[in-house]
Amino acid sequence: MAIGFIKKMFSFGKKEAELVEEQVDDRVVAEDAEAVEEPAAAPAPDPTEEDVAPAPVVSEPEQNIEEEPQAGAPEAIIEAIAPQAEEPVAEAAPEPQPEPTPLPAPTPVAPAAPPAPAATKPLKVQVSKAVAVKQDLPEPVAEPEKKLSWYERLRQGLARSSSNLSDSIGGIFTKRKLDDDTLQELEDVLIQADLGLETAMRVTDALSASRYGKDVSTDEVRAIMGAEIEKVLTPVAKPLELDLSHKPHVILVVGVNGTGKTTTIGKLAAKLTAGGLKVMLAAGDTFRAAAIEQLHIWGERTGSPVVSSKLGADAAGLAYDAWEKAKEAGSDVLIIDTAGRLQNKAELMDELAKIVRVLSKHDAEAPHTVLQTLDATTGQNALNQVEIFKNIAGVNGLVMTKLDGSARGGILVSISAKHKLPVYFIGVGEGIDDLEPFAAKDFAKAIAGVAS
Ligand SMILES: Nc1nc2c(ncn2[C@@H]2O[C@H](COP(=O)(O)OP(=O)(O)OP(=O)(O)O)[C@@H](O)[C@H]2O)c(=O)[nH]1
Repeated sequence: MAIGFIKKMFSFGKKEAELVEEQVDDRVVAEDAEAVEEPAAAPAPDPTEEDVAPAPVVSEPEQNIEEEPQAGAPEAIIEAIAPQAEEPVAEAAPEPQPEPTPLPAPTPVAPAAPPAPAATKPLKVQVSKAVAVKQDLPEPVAEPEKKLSWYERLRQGLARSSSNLSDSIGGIFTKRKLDDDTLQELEDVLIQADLGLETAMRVTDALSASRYGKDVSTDEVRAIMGAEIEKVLTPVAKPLELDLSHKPHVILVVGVNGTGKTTTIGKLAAKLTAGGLKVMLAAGDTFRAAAIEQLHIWGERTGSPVVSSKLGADAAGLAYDAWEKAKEAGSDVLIIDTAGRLQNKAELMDELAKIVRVLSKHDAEAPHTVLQTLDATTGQNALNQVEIFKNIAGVNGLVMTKLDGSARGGILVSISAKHKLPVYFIGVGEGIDDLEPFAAKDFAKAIAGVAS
């Protein structure tokens, strides 16, 4: 269906999200067990005719997820993309529209966007950047020490790798002109920094084109490196778009153990609920009790009901049932957590493929978004992780986490050059707000150690 889109901004309640976070921080996990539990109506038939999963339960958070965003809250993290006024959905799609997919009511703030007719509810939303807290909001009380901005954390996280890189580059060019030997040494250094052969050659080619036979300073090399890295990353720095004509839009989150899947789900759910979407979470990591508990805590913090089952239950069966629960509840988005698995464990990867297969029985295009989390402290192994998860689970977007730590990060450049998968977000901390849209220029500068 060829539909042009216009963008419409919605305000959201970050302040509200902070309040929720405070309430929940005081809560202990045990209280989670007291959450209202709605037993499954009947055990769902196992779609794959394999092990029958115990009936999952939906734990409703205590918080009302449809609360109005508070006035004076910072502006949108969600852009709704509605069909263009001059091309209404009704004309573009002659068949009767089943359920429209309204975004629950945050305040539209984009003056440029003409109001969409009632029949043209947003079909896509873009999950983008949270803007800074407005000036007139009171200063947060009792904040012990000033939290670094996400960009400062990113730079700090990548500081060690970028300064190692600078030292190596400095070592090559001290009192030497740019010639074939220095170019080869530079290429080796860039490859060791995980940037990959393709990008390393881009840098050396660009440098050689303008400086061959001349003296070169480390700053010049860093500037060219930053510019070339940015060129590789710009095509993959895309905002996450959710197609809400699928209700629920299913997001499956996959990756190696400990790469930040559950935490990223929590942060993403916070963005979506704050933007007015109805989100349901599914605890598809049925291996670890702690993972199920952790997801329940994120459910409470973000006002999202959580579908979970017994430890050891069949994860594909749970995903299948969770889709039904989300459908019944009218959720806009269902986010499914999965157990961490090493990409070389065939049996576990088969289980992931089964989750994908089973979801497609409900909706041929589900899961619509398959996000893979990558730990920024990982080196070359991450290339292989993406290769295999992409083949088996159909990964169509990446999130790089832990960029606030002692990150390497260079591998994301290699992955982008090779796989060209969109990179939607970066994780820069463990907090609910520490998920930032991926910005190619900022990342390139931080890796190259170019002053901002
Ligand atoms: N510093 C930092 N820590 C993070 C970030 N994202 C996740 N973590 C931490 O990394 C650890 C693992 O995160 P999880 O979300 O449990 O990872 P997971 O992939 O769900 O783990 P498994 O279920 O064991 O596979 C936790 O301690 C998180 O708080 C991040 O962006 N920055």
